[in-house]
Amino acid sequence: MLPSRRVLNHAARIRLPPSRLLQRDFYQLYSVDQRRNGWRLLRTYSSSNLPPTNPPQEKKNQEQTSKDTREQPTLDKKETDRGQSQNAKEGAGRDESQSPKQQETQRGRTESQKTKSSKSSESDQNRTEESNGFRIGGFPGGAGPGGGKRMDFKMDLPSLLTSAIISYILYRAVFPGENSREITWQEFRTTFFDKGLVEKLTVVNRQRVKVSLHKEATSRVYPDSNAAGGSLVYYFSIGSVEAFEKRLDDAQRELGIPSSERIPVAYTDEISWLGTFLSFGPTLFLLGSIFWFSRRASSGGSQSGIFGIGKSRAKLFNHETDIKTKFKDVAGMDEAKEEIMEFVKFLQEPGVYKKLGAKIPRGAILSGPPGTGKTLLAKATAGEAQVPFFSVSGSEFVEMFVGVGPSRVRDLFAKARKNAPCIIFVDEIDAIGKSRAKSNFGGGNDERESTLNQLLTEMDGFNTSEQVVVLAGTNRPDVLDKALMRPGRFDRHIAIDRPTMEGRKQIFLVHLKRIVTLENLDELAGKLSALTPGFSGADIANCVNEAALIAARKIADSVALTHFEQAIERVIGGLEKKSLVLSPDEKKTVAYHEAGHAVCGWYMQHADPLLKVSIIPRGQGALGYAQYLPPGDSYLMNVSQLMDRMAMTLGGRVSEELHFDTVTSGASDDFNKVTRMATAMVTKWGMSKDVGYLYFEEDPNQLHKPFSEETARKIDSEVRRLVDQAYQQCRTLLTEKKREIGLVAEELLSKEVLGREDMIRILGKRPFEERDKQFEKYFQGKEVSAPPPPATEMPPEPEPRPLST
Ligand SMILES: Nc1ncnc2c1ncn2[C@@H]1O[C@H](COP(=O)(O)OP(=O)(O)OP(=O)(O)O)[C@@H](O)[C@H]1O
Repeated sequence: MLPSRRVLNHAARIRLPPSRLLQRDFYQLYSVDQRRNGWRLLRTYSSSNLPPTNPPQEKKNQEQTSKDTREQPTLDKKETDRGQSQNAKEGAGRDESQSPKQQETQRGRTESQKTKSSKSSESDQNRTEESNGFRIGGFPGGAGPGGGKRMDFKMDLPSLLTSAIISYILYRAVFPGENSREITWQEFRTTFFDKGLVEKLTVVNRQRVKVSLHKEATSRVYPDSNAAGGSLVYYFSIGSVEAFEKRLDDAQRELGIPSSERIPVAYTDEISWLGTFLSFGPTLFLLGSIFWFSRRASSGGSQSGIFGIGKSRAKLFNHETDIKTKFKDVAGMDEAKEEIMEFVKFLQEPGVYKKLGAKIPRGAILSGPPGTGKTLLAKATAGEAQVPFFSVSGSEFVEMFVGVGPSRVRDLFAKARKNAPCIIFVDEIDAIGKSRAKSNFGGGNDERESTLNQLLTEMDGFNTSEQVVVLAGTNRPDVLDKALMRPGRFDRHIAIDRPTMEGRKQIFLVHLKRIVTLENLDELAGKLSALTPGFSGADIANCVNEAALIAARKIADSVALTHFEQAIERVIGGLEKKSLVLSPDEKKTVAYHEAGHAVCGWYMQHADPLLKVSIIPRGQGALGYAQYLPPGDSYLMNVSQLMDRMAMTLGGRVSEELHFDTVTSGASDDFNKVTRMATAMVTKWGMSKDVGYLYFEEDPNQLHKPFSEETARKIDSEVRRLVDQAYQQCRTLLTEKKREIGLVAEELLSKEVLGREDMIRILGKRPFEERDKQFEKYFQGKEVSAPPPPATEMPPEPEPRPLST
């Protein structure tokens, strides 16, 4: 490769043959060299910031050069121009960012004989730099020295290789080989054929003819051309082979070439590798995509992807790094902790048990409503015992492929044995552990059953020396297969209920420690626990976090009680719907409806007294809500309480009847609740003399009712009687207190929200002693807002609990 000055001089020195064609050929040759050279110069310049020198040229050559330069990519042109202008300044304009020493070195390099080697070493250096960080670009952008930003692109090796290959393919597609040149038949004749330089012709793919030249003769005639060296191949296109042969024959005859010396013609078929590659393109693309997707899927975890389908999806938590949960983080379930402590001791000191010949329980089922801390307790057990913890959900065993479930169970236990001592926690075990007797109507799920069987087998398969404890969580212990619960498998059944008031306080304390608040923690936790009956641990965690978010939104320095109150309202009632604007008439109806509930609650001895009533729409479709003083943790309800509660629930509709000419659809949810309560009283709680002390299960899948037609009629009439009785009770009270309803409703219309203090101001103190002493303790005489009850507008209906089991 030659530096530009030498190429240009060289081009200027050659004696051009008379033929115009040849001139163009050489210009073309020169042009190619120049293009190459320009590229090299660009690299040289960009690597050393040394502009190329512009040699003196003949006018013709100058024209040609400028033409070639126009053909070059813009960047090359810019660089060449810049090189010229900089050269005119005799090096004064060399990049100022370069140190004098570097400039000196560069100058020396350009002028010395070692130009080539120094450039290659420079480009080596460049390459090394690129391969280290793959820095691409970095050209000075502006015209002035150093006048531009350097752009650094980081690329990894595969991307670089791919882009290099694609660029090369595209380049070759656009320039099908810089060492081949297409000529016309006339050019072929005048330049080569008539001069006797043609050695052989090869017809390629019946479309074009490749010209092979006599090297020696060509170099004699064209001493400075690349064509003689064989590095440049000429070819011309033909219409048809027959026409070409005839033309060639005619030409040879014309020149008087004897038939024995005629130019040999060969025929070949060449396959274009680009065409071949492109024809395989779609297939390669498809295979590549499959490979890539499979790699991507499996990169999410070694068990994913099509080949890992039978592998367990259990997540392994390392006790040293991942499990930070300890028993102190689990509040309000002391009995459950005590039960599970035994497993911790077994994992820590198995010898104590073995010495006495005691068999260690294999596992425990933790059952309870959602969010009560079953997973947390299992994690804390692993954290206390300092052992690895495998966590998996029951549903992860179930796949659409047969045999996957059992295979995953096997894999999970195999892994657990390798990591023993450890704990396996299967959440939502009912997904696989459902009773086989109750399997689906019309067939059942064989896959689920075989998964369960495998689980039973694996649990049986432990020997006493294997310290693998299996804990399982479920919200539905009643549907579990009996085989799971037998001794030797899940020997222990630990029920975790929603926390009591004291439990809630402890849980609040655990979570309050994580946020910034200036309140007295103990008192705050007490107040919040009084306001949140029925909350699970997860609800409490959510509520504390929500309060912190509200405080942050208000740019407060610390989380205050009001933030907690808003958070509780939000957790239970949902977001305030500020966008929902009611018409004045609708608003009035809602106000009188809610006032009806409120007055009932205030004057009925066994109903829950009102705490807050609002006509701001909230949550899903509730136009207003009334919130009652939580009755604390009540587990039993008597008939009077139930009747008062039903009457209070009907208070909204009765108030509408008393104050308006017509009634609205707003009470349908109240009727739903009243009907459910009355039905439960009759069919489950033995509170109807006519139906008697019977219990009828409500099962929507049951095709036949478990009672006779006559009993059905009795149930209907008893339910109706109870509801009518509640209605009468409510109507009597509200007719008497019609004025009070008006007062509350009007105040509500003007203020939108009324608190307990407002109610005391309007109606006077409630004529009964408050049932909830705990609440009184925390909120004596103070106005507070407390959570609205869920969508039911009432505290959650307590589950009927047997007095003894
Ligand atoms: N007793 C508790 N003490 C402290 N935090 C608790 C307690 N119970 C629940 N939480 C909080 O609630 C979150 C959710 O609890 P967890 O996932 O253990 O509930 P779960 O009973 O397993 O629920 P699910 O049945 O829906 O799986 C916990 O991460 C924790 O922040």
